[in-house]
Amino acid sequence: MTTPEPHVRVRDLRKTYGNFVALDGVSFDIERGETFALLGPNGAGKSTTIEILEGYRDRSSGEASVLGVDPQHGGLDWKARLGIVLQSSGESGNVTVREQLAHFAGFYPHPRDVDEVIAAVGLTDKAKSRIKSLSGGQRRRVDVALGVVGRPELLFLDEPTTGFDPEARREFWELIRSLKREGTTILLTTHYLDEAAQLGDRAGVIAGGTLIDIGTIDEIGGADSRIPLVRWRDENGQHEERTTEPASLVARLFAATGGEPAGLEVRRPSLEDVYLALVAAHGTNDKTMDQLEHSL
Ligand SMILES: Nc1ncnc2c1ncn2[C@@H]1O[C@H](COP(=O)(O)OP(=O)(O)OP(=O)(O)O)[C@@H](O)[C@H]1O
Repeated sequence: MTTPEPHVRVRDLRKTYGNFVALDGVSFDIERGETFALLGPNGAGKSTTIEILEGYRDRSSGEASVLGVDPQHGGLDWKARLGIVLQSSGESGNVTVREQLAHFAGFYPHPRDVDEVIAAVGLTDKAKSRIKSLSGGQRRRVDVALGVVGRPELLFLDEPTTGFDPEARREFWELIRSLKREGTTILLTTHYLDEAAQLGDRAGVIAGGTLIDIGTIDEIGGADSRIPLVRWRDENGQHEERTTEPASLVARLFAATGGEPAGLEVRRPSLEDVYLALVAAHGTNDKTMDQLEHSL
């Protein structure tokens, strides 16, 4: 049996703007049906990568294949298989939410039901409202609806939940889970690490134009970075210990103090903790400053 070709394949991708190196040899695959989270600080190169894959930007060198096609040469048939939610949208029109979605749905061969999509993004009450009258978060939901209405095989989500209230973000996660269940491949960029942990099967961390780590959400940062931390206080002050067996340590502390130690806390590092340590260790800002000085 042959393994199906990945939906996204990137090899040694480079992008320069004048002297500035925005992407410096990035390689990764995204398998069919997988949700891949591309993480990284501001200016790391996430949008540049995603826009090259969407066919909106040309690469300087390297290889890229999206649904088996070089994005620099993707035609309308190829575009119709993609769903795109850009980082910032121009959706501020004079038409209603429903009109706009129905119009977009008409571009695709097998669109989703417009009213179901409106309900899935929580805009049923606003279906007949003009887009320009919506709040920022509601407009962002329209962007997401427009990205999924064409029933894409591959969905690009560039910071999709910026401006969403916490409840809307959770509703959005449910929508993405249902798309995942249907087999949609998803490339997500987000600064919300809990969002990446909730939705991502794998993640790549990009900093200063280089992929500094890649793996399943649990693998990012390596096993050592996930070792739990136990904190407590006693008459000698505050203590903390990292241990792979927090339950044994807590049991020992209970035995020694004859009850629960003061300020007892057992914390497993979150993806956000691990990510912040990774990016700090990489010293992204230094590299960016070096590049800036070089280009001045
Ligand atoms: N058209 C351009 N001309 C010059 N430099 C650019 C251009 N577009 C992007 N850059 C630079 O390339 C780098 C990567 O930008 P990119 O938008 O890909 O970052 P990002 O990871 O998406 O950041 P953010 O999280 O802020 O959206 C940045 O330093 C940015 O200033």
